[in-house]
Amino acid sequence: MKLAVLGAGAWGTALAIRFADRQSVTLWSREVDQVAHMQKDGLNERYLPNAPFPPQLAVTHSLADAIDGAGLILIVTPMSGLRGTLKSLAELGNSAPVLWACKGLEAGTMLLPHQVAEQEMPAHIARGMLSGPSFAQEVAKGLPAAVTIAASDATFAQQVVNDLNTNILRLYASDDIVGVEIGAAVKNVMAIAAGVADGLNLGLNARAALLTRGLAEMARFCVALGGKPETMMGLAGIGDLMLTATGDLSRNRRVGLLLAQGLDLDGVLKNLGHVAEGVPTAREVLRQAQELGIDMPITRSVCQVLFENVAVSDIISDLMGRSPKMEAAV
Ligand SMILES: NC(=O)C1=CN([C@@H]2O[C@H](COP(=O)(O)OP(=O)(O)OC[C@H]3O[C@@H](n4cnc5c(N)ncnc54)[C@H](O)[C@@H]3O)[C@@H](O)[C@H]2O)C=CC1
Ligand SMILES: O=C(CO)COP(=O)(O)O
Repeated sequence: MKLAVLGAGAWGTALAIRFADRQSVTLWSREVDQVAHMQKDGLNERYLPNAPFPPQLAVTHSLADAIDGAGLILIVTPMSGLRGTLKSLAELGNSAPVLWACKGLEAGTMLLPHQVAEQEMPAHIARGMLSGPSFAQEVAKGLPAAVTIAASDATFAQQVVNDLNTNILRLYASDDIVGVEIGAAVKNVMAIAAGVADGLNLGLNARAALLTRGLAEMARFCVALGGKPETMMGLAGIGDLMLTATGDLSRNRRVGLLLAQGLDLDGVLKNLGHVAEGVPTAREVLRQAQELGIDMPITRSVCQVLFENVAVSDIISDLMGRSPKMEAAV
């Protein structure tokens, strides 16, 4: 089966390299110069240096060429590019199944990726999400990882698993697309919070407490939006939360670490050079939580630091100073 990977950032490039172990893969980027460099160098110097392309990996700037004959399309743009990419696929008359790996809620609409897809894709095309604990650099190196393929149509999810599973990248199927997308989106907000806590040297106890209560926020949000609470116990929930909040390869965690050093948000984002989905997603999660009447104190604190110039030290005393209550995991 030919696979088209749309979006040549760190993650799209890593997935294209990995899946080329077993399939013929075409990697698409909207950036003409970047495509020329990748074709000349045989690697993606800008977004994923030190990861040479295998021979089965082609690179193109033409979306039509990328999807021509593809049995499966994988969208790996940032969340901000998902709608536009789906529109372009519809304009080209695409009928191949689509998976996305974008982690977040759409800025301005609060929509999850599958809700954006409902608006932009013909109803008959199979679709789902790939998510879970997976740093691009490690996957590109061929280190072992496990991720989830989620689709409302469990048969489609299982089919993708059968087609793409390898001994290096192990795939699990799930029918809880809402839960998987919420885990993917909210864990990035929690990773920013963990970066702040670690940047302030609050200690390992504080980080464990923060992540446990962060997981409770993720579960509460998930249940309120119709997802399954047990999904938060899986790869796309606690698995990705653990990785992103504690692993120094995470861009979202780095946002928190840099904020704790006193950089403002603009400075932080310039310093990263990659997307940090937790930043726009934090605002959308908080807005949605307020509409649903759900208490998400850690998300609220992250928003205050990101968008309201509240000092990082103040949010810690705010969080610790709330009235005591019964511990609830959801
Ligand atoms: N890097 C990682 O380890 C992982 C990333 N992800 C998710 O994958 C998505 C992409 O992340 P990365 O590749 O790491 O980002 P990145 O910051 O490394 O690269 C972003 C890429 O997307 C392209 N892009 C930006 N806007 C676009 C648009 N509107 N249309 C088409 N292309 C566009 C940029 O040109 C660039 O090539 C994010 O949602 C991220 O949360 C998920 C799992 C792992
Ligand atoms: O989603 C990721 C790992 O699963 C990558 O996280 P960052 O975007 O924070 O680097």
